[in-house]
Amino acid sequence: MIFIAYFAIEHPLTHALTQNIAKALPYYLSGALILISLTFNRSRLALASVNICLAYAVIQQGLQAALTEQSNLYLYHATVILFGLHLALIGIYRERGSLTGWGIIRVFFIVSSYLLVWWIYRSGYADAVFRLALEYTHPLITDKYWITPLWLASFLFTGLILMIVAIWKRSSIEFALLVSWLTGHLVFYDFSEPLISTYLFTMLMLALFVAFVQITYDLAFVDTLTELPGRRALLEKMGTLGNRYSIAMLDVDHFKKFNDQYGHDVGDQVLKLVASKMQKVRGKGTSYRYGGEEFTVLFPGKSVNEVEPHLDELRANIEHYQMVIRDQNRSKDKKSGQNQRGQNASDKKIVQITISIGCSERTDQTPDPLEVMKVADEALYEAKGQGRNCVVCKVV
Ligand SMILES: Nc1nc2c(ncn2[C@@H]2O[C@H](COP(=O)(O)OP(=O)(O)OP(=O)(O)O)[C@@H](O)[C@H]2O)c(=O)[nH]1
Repeated sequence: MIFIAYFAIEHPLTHALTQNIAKALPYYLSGALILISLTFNRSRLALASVNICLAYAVIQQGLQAALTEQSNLYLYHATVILFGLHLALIGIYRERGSLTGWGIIRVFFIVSSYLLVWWIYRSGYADAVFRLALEYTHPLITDKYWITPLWLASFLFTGLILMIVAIWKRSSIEFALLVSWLTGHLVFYDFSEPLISTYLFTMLMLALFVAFVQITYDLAFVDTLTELPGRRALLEKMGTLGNRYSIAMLDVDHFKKFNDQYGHDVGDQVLKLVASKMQKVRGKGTSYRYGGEEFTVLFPGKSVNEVEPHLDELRANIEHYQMVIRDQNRSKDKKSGQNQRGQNASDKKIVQITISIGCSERTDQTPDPLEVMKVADEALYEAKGQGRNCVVCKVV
């Protein structure tokens, strides 16, 4: 295999062919990603792919020449700016599904900006345009004279936007955009290396593919409200448990009453709070949202005696947490809301939530995880019967 690979890559007969295939790879990957992104309504990934593909095309068609000429330096700087700027804008955009008017306008915007830059380059106006920015294009690094204040400003500005967006939104697409931005600038930084754009743009497209897979996984397995893995992930994990494990079922007490009194939005906040506490449960437990206001914790390799203290600690943490909620009657208008706050400090209300927990472990009588879960559910029912806000363990 190694011999065949070596022959294919290095032999003079096939060398040119493999190089041509390698050079075309980012185009193929980009086309494939645009297609699957549109199929799965991931418009931002499709936009990123269009941007990257166009930047790569400009590099391949126009920037395989010495950067000593002003027209080439114009094309180089314009591409760096467009590449970073479009990625930053895609980071800021909200996901709105593909093939909508919004998506078509954005694609048009990206394509036309590259076409304009290319037209200026080909029509002979490039030198004149470049001279307008002469003040900002003196070299910052001696042997890399294409690295200029304009380059640096574009790099820092777009990078800052993408970093803020990545920290704020914390999802795989923002992370992939950041990786793309960094990889792309590596190409623009080390421009003298042969084939660097081909290798790094291929890597960059693969990073977007990884993001696509992650997004698809999250859609199928992660609950959007609480960000805990959902029931599908739970059932999958239950299939991999060994011969020793415990399962706990949790339910928020009087949640219907809570919803009726404070509204569905506050109810959602409660579920998020419970989920965030559950994520910190000790004893190596993994938490899942089972559905509605019910949650599950799996403890692989643990007996109920081992996990009970951790579950009770979780129950107590939630009981003692004082959740502050805004008075629903307070004006939504910010200014008048602030005035009201000044007059009446009690526009916030502190509420406390409790949960009940039922827990069971695998035994010879209950060898199947679904049976263990059923017993844990019975234990939860008993906990409700005992007045709620407690942990009941049951082993059969
Ligand atoms: N806000 C919000 N409410 C939900 C969600 N899913 C389920 N619920 C509500 O959860 C409530 C569940 O109520 P019940 O099953 O009657 O139980 P309960 O009021 O918690 O009472 P006990 O379990 O007996 O303590 C219902 O009012 C559902 O509408 C959700 O995602 N968000």
